[in-house]
Amino acid sequence: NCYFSSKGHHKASVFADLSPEEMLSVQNFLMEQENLKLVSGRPKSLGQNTIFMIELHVPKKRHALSFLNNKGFKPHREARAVIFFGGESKPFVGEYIVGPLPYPYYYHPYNFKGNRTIKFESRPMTALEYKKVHLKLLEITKKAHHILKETSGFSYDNCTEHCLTFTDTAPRGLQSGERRSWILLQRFVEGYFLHPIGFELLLNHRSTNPNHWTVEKVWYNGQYFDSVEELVEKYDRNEIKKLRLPEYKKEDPFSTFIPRGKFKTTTEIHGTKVHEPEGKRYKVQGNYVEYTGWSFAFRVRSSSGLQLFDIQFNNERIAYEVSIQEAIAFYGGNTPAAMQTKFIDASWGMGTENYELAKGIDCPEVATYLDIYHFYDTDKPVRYKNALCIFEQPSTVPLRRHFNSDFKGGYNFYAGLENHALVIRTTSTVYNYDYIWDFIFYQNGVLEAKVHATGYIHSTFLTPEGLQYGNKVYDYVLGNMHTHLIHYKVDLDIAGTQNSFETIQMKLENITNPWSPSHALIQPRLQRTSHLRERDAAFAFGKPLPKYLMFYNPKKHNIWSHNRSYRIQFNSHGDRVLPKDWKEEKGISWARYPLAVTRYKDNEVTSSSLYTQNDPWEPLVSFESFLHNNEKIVNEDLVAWVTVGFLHIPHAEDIPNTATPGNAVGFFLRPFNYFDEDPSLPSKSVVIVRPKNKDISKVEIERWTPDVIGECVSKTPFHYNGTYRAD
Ligand SMILES: Cn1cnc(CC=O)c1
Ligand SMILES: [Ca+2]
Ligand SMILES: [Ca+2]
Ligand SMILES: [Cu+2]
Repeated sequence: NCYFSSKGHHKASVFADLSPEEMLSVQNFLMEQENLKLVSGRPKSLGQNTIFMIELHVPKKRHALSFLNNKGFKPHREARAVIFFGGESKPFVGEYIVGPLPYPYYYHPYNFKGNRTIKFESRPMTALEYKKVHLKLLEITKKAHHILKETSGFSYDNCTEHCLTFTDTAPRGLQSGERRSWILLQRFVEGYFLHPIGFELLLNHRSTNPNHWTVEKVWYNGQYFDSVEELVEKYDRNEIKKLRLPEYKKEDPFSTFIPRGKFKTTTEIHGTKVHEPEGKRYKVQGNYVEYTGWSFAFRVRSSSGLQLFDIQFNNERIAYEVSIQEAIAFYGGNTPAAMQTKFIDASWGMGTENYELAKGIDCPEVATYLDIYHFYDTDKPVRYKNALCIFEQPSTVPLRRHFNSDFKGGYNFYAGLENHALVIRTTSTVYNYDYIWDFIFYQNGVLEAKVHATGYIHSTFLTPEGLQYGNKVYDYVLGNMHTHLIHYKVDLDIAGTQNSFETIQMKLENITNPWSPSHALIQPRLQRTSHLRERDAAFAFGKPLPKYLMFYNPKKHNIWSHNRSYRIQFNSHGDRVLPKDWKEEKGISWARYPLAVTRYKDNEVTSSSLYTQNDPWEPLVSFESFLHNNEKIVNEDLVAWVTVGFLHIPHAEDIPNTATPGNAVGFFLRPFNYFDEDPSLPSKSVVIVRPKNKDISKVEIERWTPDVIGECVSKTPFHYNGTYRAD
């Protein structure tokens, strides 16, 4: 009873991101609302009312489910719009629900829990604000031109070839309502993230009028000053430690990808490739995907990125939603910018930073590449070309195999099944870092969520004390230690929405050996623990997390009378980043728990928000509040909130980039008595070989795919054009 329309899948379309046309119709509708006093076109001033973001507002779960389950109408299509009211006497941010699409006629405020207003200071940065910061830095650095030039050979103002650039850090202050950022200067060369020059400043940019912005502190070569003027005076009077960085040599490629050195065995031909000898074995229809037993819908949120919905295996829903919620990197260091850096990336538009994927490098050549549209810090929808890819990958290790020896130099049979899996992938380049986001669907009902970290490390100027916070990775450059944590929402619906949660551990029992009572016997036995309330199922970092974390339907059983269950299995070495309730920690209270299980709530949609980075102290969305009522979680609609991550102590091999091997974390959702047997059994890729008539020189091959496989990968040369703004 589902059908495909030309644009996609009828059911999955409730989760489809807004089309550019829909974004424009929301924009036009809002522009017509005189009371919003919106400026048209790109804003010129921070003191104007502007639309910052327009994206899909996902319908409430019960409405979507009743439509998906053929019990109700298709919910209205609605948009969520974020408006910066910079033009008001007390500026603020407003969020609105606009609908119905494609021809909206209503809008109403979107209320966060507690009807909190959104502080203007907590808003994400925009291109306009960065432009104003740049202009301010020109003004500021003009006064210190000679210091910058003598220090680095580069300058910020009045430069042509030898220019400086900057990285701003966050949070922007020490308490709610502030907007003052530590900014560090770097030589603007390829890989500038690795070129700090030992100059940092604290810019207060809270006012909507940049003329009121002030420099509150300057840090130069390990010394603090209250103003640029103080630095200049003391520098000119030779009262401070001056820094003379070695001259920048263009030929020194350390921060670039240019190959150097030699392998023992090196060749200049292509490596192994993914190839589809007989075509694709998966189906993509709009935002709907089918592969083996699997089907799901997807979208990409502008804040946090990939979101999967209605994940089914053999037409049974396993999860309503599996999605990325947040990614953070909290740093330690000795310079003020380093010690201030606690990046919370959804506020940096992590979901929009999915730039063009390179065929054959970021995804296989044969992958399906899809465009994504975002309306984020713009005045028109922006197309992110080839920003999402879907492909089937061979894992090169069998899904299962057995060689059945006859222990006489021969065999009774050999059988094996290739392990193919479907991958849906986007990337987020959040300034220096590149995250590669994968959801991987295996044929045996296992779903893996995985993130690889790569890209440039966030480095700062090396001071002697700096080595307590990382490693020297180049002359004057410290790779600062930090912890990456990623948060996922996993709304499993195991055989329906009424689920319970238990953990299973191994306990050693010491019993009398029944067949030799004079002996004791120690063996493992199962220890099951039911977790009845949210607090019992919030596992804090620092305590061992039980190995078997089971979500099950207490009323549904497999053929062997076991509860139909799915298990979450971690692949993570994440740990706590700050003490509980410590200032910024309030903004990331989800990061207290590798796993927390809550009862589903319509108003607990996300664990973070666009506003966490710039106001982590009084966060608009506080995950901890989801647990406050400590609800019963027995036979209820449950949501698992999963935190994975790793401690990153940068080292020489992070130059030029952090490499993906060893830097991947995530989790598996694995069936556990959910099926009656391995659900990959329908796969026709299995091969069984038997000796023919017991004659070991002859074989009988039983297979269900063609005997001969085709050839070739691609005949077109590599092409790429990372431009994504047409203007
Ligand atoms: C500037 N910035 C914000 N987030 C990042 C990546 C993570 O460290 C960089
Ligand atoms: Ca609750
Ligand atoms: Ca659920
Ligand atoms: Cu890192």
